[in-house]
This record gives sequence, C-alpha cells and structure tokens, in this order.
Amino acid sequence: MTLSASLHAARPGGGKPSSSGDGEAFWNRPLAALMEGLGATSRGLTSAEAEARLERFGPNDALSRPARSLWLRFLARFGNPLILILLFASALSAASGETLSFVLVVTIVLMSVVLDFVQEVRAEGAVEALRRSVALTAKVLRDGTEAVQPVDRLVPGDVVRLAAGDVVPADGRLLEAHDLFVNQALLTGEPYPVAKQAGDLAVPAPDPTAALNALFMGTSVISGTGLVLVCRTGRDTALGGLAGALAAQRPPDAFEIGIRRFGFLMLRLTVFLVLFVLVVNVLFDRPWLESLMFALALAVGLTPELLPMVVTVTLAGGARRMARRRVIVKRLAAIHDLGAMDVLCTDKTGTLTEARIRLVRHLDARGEESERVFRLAYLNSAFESGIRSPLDEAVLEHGQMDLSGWRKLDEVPFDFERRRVSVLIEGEEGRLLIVKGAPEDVIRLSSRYEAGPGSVLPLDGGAHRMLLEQFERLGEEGFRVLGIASRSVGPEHGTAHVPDESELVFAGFAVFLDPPKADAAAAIEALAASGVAVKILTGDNERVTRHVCGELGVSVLGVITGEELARMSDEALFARLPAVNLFCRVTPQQKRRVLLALKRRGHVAGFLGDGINDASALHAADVGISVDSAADVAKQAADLVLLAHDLGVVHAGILEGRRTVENVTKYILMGSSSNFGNMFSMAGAALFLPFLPMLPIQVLLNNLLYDGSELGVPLDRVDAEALARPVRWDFRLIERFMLVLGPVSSLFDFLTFAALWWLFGAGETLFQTGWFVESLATQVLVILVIRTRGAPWRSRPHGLLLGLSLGIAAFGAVLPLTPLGGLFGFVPPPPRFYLFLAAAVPAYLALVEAVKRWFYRRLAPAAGTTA
Ligand SMILES: Nc1ncnc2c1ncn2[C@@H]1O[C@H](COP(=O)(O)OP(=O)(O)OP(=O)(O)O)[C@@H](O)[C@H]1O
Ligand SMILES: [Mg+2]
Repeated sequence: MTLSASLHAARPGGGKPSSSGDGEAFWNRPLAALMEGLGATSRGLTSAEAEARLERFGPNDALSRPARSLWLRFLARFGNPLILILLFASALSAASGETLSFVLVVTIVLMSVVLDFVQEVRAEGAVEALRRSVALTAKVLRDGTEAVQPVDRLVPGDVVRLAAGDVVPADGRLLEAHDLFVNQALLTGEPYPVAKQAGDLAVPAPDPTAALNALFMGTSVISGTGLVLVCRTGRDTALGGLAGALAAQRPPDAFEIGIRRFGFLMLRLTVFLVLFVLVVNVLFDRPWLESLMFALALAVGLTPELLPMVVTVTLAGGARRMARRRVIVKRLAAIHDLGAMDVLCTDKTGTLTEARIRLVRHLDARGEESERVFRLAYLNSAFESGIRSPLDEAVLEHGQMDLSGWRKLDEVPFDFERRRVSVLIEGEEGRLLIVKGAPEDVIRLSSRYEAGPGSVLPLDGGAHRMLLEQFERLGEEGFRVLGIASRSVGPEHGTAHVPDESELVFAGFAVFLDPPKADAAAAIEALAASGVAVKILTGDNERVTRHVCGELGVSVLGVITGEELARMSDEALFARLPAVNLFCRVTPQQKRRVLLALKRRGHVAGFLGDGINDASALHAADVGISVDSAADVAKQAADLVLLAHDLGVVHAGILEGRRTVENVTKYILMGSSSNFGNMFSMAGAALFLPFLPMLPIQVLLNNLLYDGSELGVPLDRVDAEALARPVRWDFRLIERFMLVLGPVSSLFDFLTFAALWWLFGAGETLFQTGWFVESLATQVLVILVIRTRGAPWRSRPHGLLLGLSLGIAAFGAVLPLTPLGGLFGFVPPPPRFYLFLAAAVPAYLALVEAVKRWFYRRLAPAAGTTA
C-alpha cells in the first residue's frame, strides 16, 4: 500500500520527545513517574479536569490543521491579486473624482465575496457536522466510571479501554493488557500482529515500533483487550508527526485532476483575453485606467479560482441530501465514485441477512441434541477475548452457565485466516483446550469424536464422512454451523498455541440461524436496473450462501471459493470475474484481491462490509461503504457510512450521488460555455467599438447576478435517463462542449452588437445598457437548455432554479428603467429594444438547443456513461 509505504519511509516522530515528558520518550519512562507527570490515576480523570485539558491541548485530531478564524479566512479572500488590483485601480479612479464608482465597485466586490464565502463556510460546516455524526468513539474512564466519548475529546491523562477491532485513539502506555495483539502497519508498513504488554521496558526503545509497552494512534487492535493511559494526543502523536507526509502523499483523484486541468485551460484563456483587451485598448489610445479595470473585471468573472468552491458547495449539498437518505459521506469526492460505481461487492451477514443470529441447536456427532456441546461452546465464547462475533453473542444469549468453577489460562485468538478460536481453561475436568470454528477445519484437526456420554471413538473415514454429511445437510437447510472440539492437556500445559489445535476430540456442532432479509432482493434488483452489478464476498461457506441466495431469489451465476482462489493466478481470476457473483470462504486478503482485480478490469468497484475482516477490502475499493455499527477499523476505512445496514439505502445514495455529479456538470457547462462565450465577445467588441462595451462596474454587477442565478443549480432535478446508468466526470466532454458552444454564443453576441449599432444607432451608454441586459439574460437562461440532454420542455427544472433564472433575467431587463440603473451608468432603452430582446433571446436559446442536440448526437453519443 502506498500509504503505509510512505509512512514507513518517512517514519518521523520516532525519537520525538513526548509532550508529557522531559525529552524522554513516554514509553521509556517508568510508569509511576509518567503517571505522576501526567497527573493521572488508573481510575481516569474527572470530567472537569478533562475539560480543562481539552482547552489546553486542543482536540485530539492528528490530521487537522489549527483552525483559522473565520475573519482571517474571510480577509484571505481579498488576497486574490485580481481583486486587490481591481480595488486599487478603482481607488485610483476615486482619487480622480469617480467616488461613486469606487463605492459601487467595493460594494459589488464585497457582495460577491460574501456570497461565495457564506456558501463555502456553510458547505464545510455541513460536511463537518456529517463527519462528526459518524466519528469514532472511545471508552474512557471519567469520574471513575466508563463513558463513551468522541475520540477527538481525549486528553493526556485519560484512561481508555480497548478491544479487538478498535482503532487506537491516541498514543499511550499500557496499564493492562490481555492477549493483546495490534496491527501497526500504519507505522511500520508491516501487517503482522505485534504482541503488546504492560510494564516498563528493560531496555529503552529507540522508536515507537520497538515500544512494546505502548500503543500508537491509528494502529488497530487485532485481538485481546487493553487499558491505556493516554500520553500524547492530536498533533503530538507519532501519527501527527506524519500528518504532513500523509497529506502530501495522497494522490489526487480523477476528479481533482480533471478540475485542475480544466481550471488551467480557463486560466490560459483568461490571461490571453485580458492581455488582448489591454493591448487593444492601449493601441487605440483609450483611457488606460478604465481599460485596466475593465480587463480586471473580465478576469474576475472568468477565473477558475472559484470553480473548486462551486464544486465543493454542490457536493456538500449532495452530501446533505444523502444524509437525509441515511448515507453519511466522509470523503466528498466519494460522491462521484458512488455515482460512477458499476460493481458493488458486499458481505453476507447484515446485508443479505438480518444479522439477528440465534443459536437454534447444539448437536453431537450423531446429530442428537447435546447439552455438552452447548457447554463447550459456551465456555469458548465466554472466555475468548478477541473479536466478539455475533455468533459468540448468540451462544451466550442462548443460556446461562455458571463459570465460577473455571479459570482461563490462555487463548489462541480468532483470526479470519484460521477461522477458529481456542481457549485453554482449567476446572473440574482438569485442563481443557476448547476449539470452536469452521466445521470442516475442526473436523480435519480431530482424531477422535464423542459418540454419546463417556464414549470416545476414533474419527476414521466413515465417521469423517458422516460428520461432513451432517454439516453439509445443515448448510443446505440454511444454517450457519460451527464445529466444537476439545482436548485434555496435562498440568504442564500453561499456554496455548496454534499447533495445539490438533489431535482433538470432536464434540459436535453449534447450529445458528440468521434469517435472510426480506427487502434485500428488491434492493439487488433495483441496483441491477440502475447498472450496478452485485457480487457477494463472504467468509461463510458456499452451501449457506447459496441457500440465502435461493431464499432471496438472487441467481447464482458462478462461484469461486477461497481455496480455488488461493490456487488461481491473477490472470485466471481476471478472466473469470464477469461470470462469477459469489465468492465463498474467502479470507480478508482475498476479498481485497477480488476488488483489486475488478478495478483492474476497469470497473468502479464498491465494497460494503462491517467487520474487522472487511477493512482491507474497504481500503482497496473505489468506494468503501460501511455501517454506523461497524467495527472501528471498518468504519475508519470507509468513505461512506450507512446509518442503516441496508442495500436499499445504498441504492438511494447512488442515485443521489449521480444527481450531484450531473448537477456539478451543469454548473461547469453553463459557466464554461455561455459565460466564456460572452466574455470572448467582449474582447471582440473591444476591437471594433470606439468605447468600452461595458463599464467595469457593469461587468462586476453582471457577474454578481450571474453567480446568484447559479444558487439553484445544486437543487436541480436530473432526468431519469441520466440517473439510470453510472455517471463519470468527463472533462474532455466539458471542454469540447465549451469549444463548440462558446463560439455559438459569441456569434450571436456579434449579431446583437450589429443590431445595437446599426438598428438602434446606439451611443456608448445605450450600447452598454443593451449589451448588459442581453448578455445577462442569455447567460442566465441558457441553463434551462443545457441542463438536460433532451428537449428542455420535457424536463422540469427545480422551482428555485427556474425562479432565479427568470427573476434575474427580468431584474436585469428592468434595472435600466429604475433610478438604481442610473447609478450603474445605464439609460432606459427604447421600447423597440425590448421587442428585439423578446425575439433575440429565444432565438439564441433555440440555436443553443439545436447545436446541443447535434453535439450529443455527433460528438459525444455515449459520453457521460460508463461502458
Ligand atoms: N466467533 C467465532 N468462533 C469461531 N469461528 C468463527 C467465529 N466467527 C466466525 N467464525 C468462522 O469464521 C468464518 C468466517 O467468519 P464470517 O462468516 O463472520 O466471515 P464474513 O466474511 O464476515 O462473513 P459475512 O459475509 O457473512 O459477513 C465463519 O464462517 C466461521 O466458520
Ligand atoms: Mg461479516
């Protein structure tokens, strides 16, 4: 993985002194001294003290930059050189007597900046609030009791309880550890489990990777439990030291690249245009100050600087609407990926099934109900301290058992490669290793079996067949099954290891029922109808999964099991992918491999999962989707978090994502074609007219009104046809669109110039007025044509969009007739002009419509949809 690789390479924070210490790393200090220095006890802080420390240390967020105040950010907006020069130039003109124009320029610029700024801040606030709503939490000791707190409220001195699947929320020292293994790949790049223990180090460790008594933010607990004293938070953590590298390393996504490329194109055109206008005006000996201001006003309207803001605002609007459909967006750009997604991989439990797992039977080897099998399963589930799966919950809920006669000595924690868990306990039967896991493996590891009370028989070929048959029959009936086995060991046996899981005595099966989800079938159909294929990736076995599919009416095209996958080359997998929609008994790494293969085939692949075993697939996917109740590591890896574990929610989210992408595209099409075209015409006009085609202040006003008319775009409706298939950004399409429609708009503008000049014999002020009214109307109304690929009258726009577009065009037309118009240098045009307008604007729109149809038919027939 590039991320961990880069972190590995960077590896700063290594010898970084702890914020709590005197230059010595916190893991090397004696615990007692460390606690004294932190003013901490093993019972945690008081709420009041924690509150005070939060003030002092700031929020526990390693990646955030210190927030700039709103005022500073607002002022920074004026740091834009174009705006500065414009203000400076208008101040110069004020000095030469044009005070009114100066006041107007400042007012308009201020209004524009405020409009943009308010939108952006609101958008960011909304996105941040959404992100917070699914933020990770930690179990913290506060006021002597355990409380659940958002991770960013942790402070040095806090005591945090951790279990398997948790992401370590800060850097700290272990106060207690039980069978604790963590994944430190974020720090070391190596995914192997590392054992951690409480206590002082015998030999000082030079860097975090060697500190076996400490845990570090961003690493995750694989198994076991721990109690951690928080020593460093936020930017002071080892992860915080990497934050810079992290941010720098994140490769830009396709969208960012597209926006940048497009922005650069616009920038070049702007520079060219502005220089052109300036040179022409200077050559023709026109007043230089006004020409400069005119050019600057043009540039302010054209600069792509605002494009990312506009996109962010639209995406944030989309994120808000998705939240109403119970999909929380953690990474804004994921909205596009969601809209573009054409394959969705999902796990089984919780998505296709209710995840209300019940233990329904406990059968011995002969298939008879057995209390002993339940007791062994119960002991295993009760004493295992690793990943507490819903299967364990189901065992523990099934009945009560007195554990007082038993003591736990050790365990071999569950992992998704081995698919079993063992506990070593001591009690009335002496020392006993109890193994619970995937039946085919537990049977394979057994050499004898219990055939009724007190009777143990060798597990020979016949018995083996009998057990497998029983297991398969249960699977075909849709039951999830775990095998239970045990082994007596001598008193010299104090610890348990993987090789001990052999020569077992097979006891029987724990049989679970997890009913299929009634509405999953409809959701899968809806996804298919929307061009998203669903593939199932599960750690469970083929029989159970087939049964679930059968109940749901999902047809199984082809199956690959984990075993086959392990033997399969990447090429073979690549070739078989299209014909397979079921992957069974796959390990976490195999889930990841399938996703990478799908991506290599050119799919935009999503993954929906909630378990620890899903985290690496979530990372690998283009769109990682998890649920609010998921394990920390899964939630952290996800781009989107569902508030309800439901494929229907995903479908709703996909449509919302596509809609958002379509609306962003509309924005860009509108801005790039008509706005660009109009500006281009102004440059032409500068060449032929003896005066400026519009006063600088009029250009600015035009721009402000245009911006206002765009406020409705994010809310706009999108045609059903556009939502029916995955959509991708297509900046080439946008560029071509601009290059075709820009000149169309310019062509029409020159016709207008001609009419104003010859038909109305317009002088400077009338020309400027007429042109202002006309250009605003065409720029603002063209959205009604280009917002759909089909006929505009068949696609109803959102009320606000329609209202703002018509309203602003009308406002522009009426403005010159009012006293306010005089302020901006307008004169009331003759009635004949309005007749001309009433003919010209519809003619323009009709022309755009014709060219648009030709464009989509000839130049971009299939663009915008995925193959
Ligand atoms: N608590 C447990 N004790 C023993 N074995 C378990 C336990 N949990 C899971 N297993 C074994 O590991 C296998 C894989 O786990 P699981 O079914 O949860 O994987 P998964 O990929 O998350 O599946 P799903 O797609 O259903 O969510 C199980 O089929 C079972 O054999
Ligand atoms: Mg699962």
